[in-house]
Amino acid sequence: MAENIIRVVVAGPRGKMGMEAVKLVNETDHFELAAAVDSKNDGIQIKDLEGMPDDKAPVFDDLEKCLDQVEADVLVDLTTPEAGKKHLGIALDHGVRPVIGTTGFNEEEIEQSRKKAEEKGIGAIIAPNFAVGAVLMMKFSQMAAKYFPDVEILEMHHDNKLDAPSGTAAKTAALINEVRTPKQQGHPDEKEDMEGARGAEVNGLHIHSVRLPGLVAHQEVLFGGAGQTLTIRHDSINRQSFMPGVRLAVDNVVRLKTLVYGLENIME
Ligand SMILES: NC(=O)C1=CN([C@@H]2O[C@H](COP(=O)(O)OP(=O)(O)OC[C@H]3O[C@@H](n4cnc5c(N)ncnc54)[C@H](OP(=O)(O)O)[C@@H]3O)[C@@H](O)[C@H]2O)C=CC1
Ligand SMILES: O=C(O)C1=N[C@H](C(=O)O)C[C@H](O)C1
Repeated sequence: MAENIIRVVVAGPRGKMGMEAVKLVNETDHFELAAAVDSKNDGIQIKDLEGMPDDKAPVFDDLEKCLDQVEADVLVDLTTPEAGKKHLGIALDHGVRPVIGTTGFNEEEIEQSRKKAEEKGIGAIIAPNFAVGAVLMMKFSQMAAKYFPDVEILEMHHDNKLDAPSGTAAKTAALINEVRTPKQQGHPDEKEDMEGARGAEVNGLHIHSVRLPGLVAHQEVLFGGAGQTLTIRHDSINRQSFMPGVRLAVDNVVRLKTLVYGLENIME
């Protein structure tokens, strides 16, 4: 790695998150945009894409091709669940540290990639949510679940989202289930008169997904106890909310030697 400068490849630069990430890299003194990977453009420069900063970094239509030609330290992936999974493997194979914001990974995929990162001796971060407030919401929910084992998760997103439930909801459920006394939520004899009415289920914990125009990224974790309820809620009202977390992840992934799942593991 060039001393102090972190060379970053951004995959998905025309997307809502990718655009912000390109700006972040461009505006951060010790980051350098090594290249971008965009499925629809090849052989141009980043400045040729609409709304992009005046930066000469090359654009490739394929990550493998990009990493064969460009020296890079970190890949920031903000694409689709399908492309993100592929890109995670390609980056690790090339010894480039992945920071994956793309959601939709299951436990087995995360474990396999952790093994690969450790074999390569490099860091990798999968962050279901880069917003610091969302990470706190997840941690607070984990704290509350020790005292309130009755809990359901309601996640609400814009209607262009491809995966459900959200990565944040899946991660919240995993954190809660680390401490919660196992419990099947709801009445033991309950039945759905309409399929899906009770949402998805992870170890008895239910997750409900809402998709509507006008929303960005929102989650409520609802706890119930005798005579009281507790609601822990986080709202991202724009994509800038995620950028301090992206910066933190890029700065940290270069010192790691394993895969870290969740920003809470690198926040002080
Ligand atoms: N971890 C976090 O904090 C956050 C994560 N996300 C996640 O990030 C991802 C992107 O979100 P968002 O920006 O809203 O989505 P968008 O749909 O706005 O952007 C996705 C971009 O990825 C591009 N893309 C798709 N396939 C490839 C590929 N193979 N190579 C390069 N680019 C590709 C798309 O271009 P085209 O379709 O033209 O190919 C598109 O420009 C999602 O998985 C979302 O869940 C979102 C917000 C926060
Ligand atoms: O697709 C999105 O927009 C988001 N995806 C992530 C998720 O699935 O949790 C993070 C955030 O909620 C926005």
